[in-house]
Amino acid sequence: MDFLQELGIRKKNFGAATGIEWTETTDQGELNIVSPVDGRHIASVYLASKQDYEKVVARAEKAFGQWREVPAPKRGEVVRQFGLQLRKYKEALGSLVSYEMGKSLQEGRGEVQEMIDICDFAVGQSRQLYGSTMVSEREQHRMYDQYHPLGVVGIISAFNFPVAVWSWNAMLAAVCGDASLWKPSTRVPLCAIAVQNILAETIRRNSLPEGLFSLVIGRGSQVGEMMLNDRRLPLISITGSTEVGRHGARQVAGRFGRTILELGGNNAIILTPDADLKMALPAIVFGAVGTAGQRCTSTRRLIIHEAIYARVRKALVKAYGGLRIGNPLDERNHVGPLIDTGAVEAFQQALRRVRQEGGRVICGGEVLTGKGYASGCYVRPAVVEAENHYAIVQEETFAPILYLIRYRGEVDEAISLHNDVVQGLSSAIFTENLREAEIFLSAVGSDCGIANVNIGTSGAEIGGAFGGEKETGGGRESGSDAWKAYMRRQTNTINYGRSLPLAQGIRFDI
Ligand SMILES: NC(=O)c1ccc[n+]([C@@H]2O[C@H](COP(=O)([O-])OP(=O)(O)OC[C@H]3O[C@@H](n4cnc5c(N)ncnc54)[C@H](O)[C@@H]3O)[C@@H](O)[C@H]2O)c1
Repeated sequence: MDFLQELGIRKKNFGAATGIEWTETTDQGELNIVSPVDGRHIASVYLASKQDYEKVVARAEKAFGQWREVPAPKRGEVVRQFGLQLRKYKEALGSLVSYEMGKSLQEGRGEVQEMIDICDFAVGQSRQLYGSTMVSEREQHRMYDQYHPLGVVGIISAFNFPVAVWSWNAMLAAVCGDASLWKPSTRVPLCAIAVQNILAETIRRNSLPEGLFSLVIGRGSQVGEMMLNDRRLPLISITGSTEVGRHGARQVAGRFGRTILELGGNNAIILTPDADLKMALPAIVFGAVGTAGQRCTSTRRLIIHEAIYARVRKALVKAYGGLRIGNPLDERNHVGPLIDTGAVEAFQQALRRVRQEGGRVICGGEVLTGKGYASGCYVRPAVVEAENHYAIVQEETFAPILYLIRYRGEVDEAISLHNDVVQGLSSAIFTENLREAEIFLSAVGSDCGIANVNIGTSGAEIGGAFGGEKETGGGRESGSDAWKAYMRRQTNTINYGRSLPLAQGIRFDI
């Protein structure tokens, strides 16, 4: 495991950093990080204390005070250099993502590539923090809006994207003039420590203030709660389950803070009779089994027209039969492990529930044992015939279960099944029929934040705004104008005349 050394991961690691400096608390207990790949202990991490948290936030506030005055293109230059560092460590960090979280090495590398891409994007953005100029109704007045840095941004991230989600937030926050404070998932803290170590060289070379990029490793119920209730953090970006997001949104709203919520999905692909099945099949299988079904954009429901149902079902069973399940660092394997044995239990429980509701598991569903599966986290992805209204189908089970759902009439019927869930993240239709595609994308079509034609649900480019509607939370991150969430908007009106006309023509003579 040379990559551990290359990334500065020790046997025991401290859990809080303000940049280059780490706090050395050891009395709060430690997290023992075990790889889902082989069940081996990788390293441990000391949990941060309340005092550590206080120290980090105080440094972050101070750093923000300095950083907001640095011209945005110069802030972009720092992000550019960090992107170069990431390129150097892509292979090592991609391997750690794969080993600590369990996704395939390809996807681990892909995640680091996503970090590099958002750095490049943020560099460009640093010269484009535009406001608008409006015409004033009053003579000799000028009106415009501008965007100012916001403060210290709290980033709470999920286990399944241990590094990319932080960069989507932190790199945009940095060019916007904000400091950031990251609480990663306690299931994948080593990836966060590695990122902090990679950052160190850029921090050193540019003499950046301590506190600009901070890390606090602790439980959601402790460090997470402190962040939610901390008025010094004007924005909290939460990526995680709808349950955590619902709670977080309430807490932060209670102090009139802002949130970006990136929560659970229940994503579907519609296959109409006009679908090109050669294209659709790999998109469906990758979407359903990639990252072992643990992406927020994983394909969970397949809504198939009855005219092609039997053909699709048969092709899927065949494709699933050929899936290679095993060590994700071996590039020949398609599917790695689930994150832990709790996730395996949730997978089995979901299959029990769907059977009770009348569903039929047509392939997969087993927990794998024996050589190569010692961690107990490997399962065979399942395909299940089900109906959309089943309670279990309405939920997000974070595991590789694909529900096949049949529709009979026009595309409207498929869309109404598609939208009939509480989540609204990613969606797709496969069709060669222009009418069907346009209806799917129209105001009466998909109600999700992401809607694709002839592309699966899983995997997005950083250039677009990423996020979803309904119980997915409504947040947007990454590309397009998502940067605006990290800044405060101010409307300015300047009177360059010699009189004081009031708006709406109101007269007030003294
Ligand atoms: N929409 C998206 O962009 C997106 C992306 C990735 C993952 N997700 C979702 O994340 C979930 C899987 O990730 P997970 O199992 O790590 O999610 P989770 O909700 O268990 O944890 C997410 C984060 O919240 C923290 N947390 C837990 N309790 C908290 C509290 N009381 N206060 C503050 N923070 C708290 C956790 O420590 C972790 O860092 C899935 O539902 C998935 O769909 C969504």
